[in-house]
Amino acid sequence: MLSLQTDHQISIFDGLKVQDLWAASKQLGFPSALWRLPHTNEINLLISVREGIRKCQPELEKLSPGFIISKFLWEDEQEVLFLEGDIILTFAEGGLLDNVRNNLGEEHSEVKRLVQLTEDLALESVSPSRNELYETPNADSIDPKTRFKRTVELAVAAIRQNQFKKVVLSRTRELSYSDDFQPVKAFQKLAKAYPHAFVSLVNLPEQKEQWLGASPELLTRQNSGGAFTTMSLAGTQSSHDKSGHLIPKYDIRWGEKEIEEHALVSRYIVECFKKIRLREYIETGPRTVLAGNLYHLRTDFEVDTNALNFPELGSVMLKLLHPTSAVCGVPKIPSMKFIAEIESYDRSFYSGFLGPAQIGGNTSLFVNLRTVRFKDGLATLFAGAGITEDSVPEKEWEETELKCETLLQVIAATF
Ligand SMILES: C=C(O[C@@H]1C=C(C(=O)O)C=C[C@H]1O)C(=O)O
Repeated sequence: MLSLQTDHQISIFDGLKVQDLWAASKQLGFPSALWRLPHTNEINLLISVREGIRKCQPELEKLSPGFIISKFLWEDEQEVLFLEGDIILTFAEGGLLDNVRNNLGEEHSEVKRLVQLTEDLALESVSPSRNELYETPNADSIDPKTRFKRTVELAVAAIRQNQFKKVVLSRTRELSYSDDFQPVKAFQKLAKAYPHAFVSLVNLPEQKEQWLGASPELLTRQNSGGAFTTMSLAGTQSSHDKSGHLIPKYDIRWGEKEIEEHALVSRYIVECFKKIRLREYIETGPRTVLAGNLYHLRTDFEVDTNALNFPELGSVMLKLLHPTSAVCGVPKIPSMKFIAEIESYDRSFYSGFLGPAQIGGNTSLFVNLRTVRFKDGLATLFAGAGITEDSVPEKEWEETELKCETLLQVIAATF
């Protein structure tokens, strides 16, 4: 449960639907974010009633309530995008408005404009749209599978030459969508299908992009009770057998490659704690966890920041952790350089981080994985896989296919 700051009184937002509010915010050019935290039913909608998005240092404990989103390429002293939480609405399961935090007041002209447009759009949206995605022809001279497998071969060769131990290589898959495609509907389907994931939709008007995702990976969480949490998530296999049945967790066996790949990420996190001489963490795992159509190996790390009198641990660890070796590699610098040279596109917000900051005293940032960017009629899915010395290119390709399927299985279906 989210801790709520205000009791719900009668408000001008009563009766408004998430999809109409989303459409109105988008039309007005207001940055906005919609999210559902893992293992909760509440849907949160944040609307920044202003043009443009603030940039800030992620000094998490000093922030006002808002939503953070950062690109993969983010270094220590750089700023991240911060969507100011002017209006934060919480909806219970079934879409009923549960809580309103409106910093601007109901008389604010932009708030009134937002509500008016939402009501107008609600009257217009009578015919349910068909949410469909279509394959686009491959414009490249070389097919994506051959290209990706080639990059894996090059990575394995670089590892054998001791350039680095592990690198996470990614690829994109592009689909087109029609004008009436509603990412909010896709968000709602994802939220239902993946209770364990952080499901989010972010509208970035300046970039003219919307990012939808169902991330299984927490980067940092600091809650109002002082608990800091992070996790190592690496090692992947399909959760379903060839006939489409869910394989029970106790039947899952992990190979040496996955165990080593996972251990590299856990070791990386422990090294980050060591850098700040922090020994008082509790490590649990590795365990097998379900993430949609996949199983992963996961180890959790927890620290009581109150006991250590270390309230800024979340900010300190964010800078040390990102990008973890679950999305970049070991060691960080040469693997990052390899990614920049070999991947033929900009990762942008994929494998960056995002999440609500200082809402009810809690900040939860997730790695932006299992994600799709909607821009100019093109839906771009991003998926990566950890490459080690023992990687088999065909298997790594299949892993990225399965990762794309996590979203496609749910959102590509006709409504
Ligand atoms: C890179 C991705 O996922 C990451 C890589 C994993 C792996 O290599 O086994 C598993 C989980 C994530 O940490 C992705 O989903 O794109």
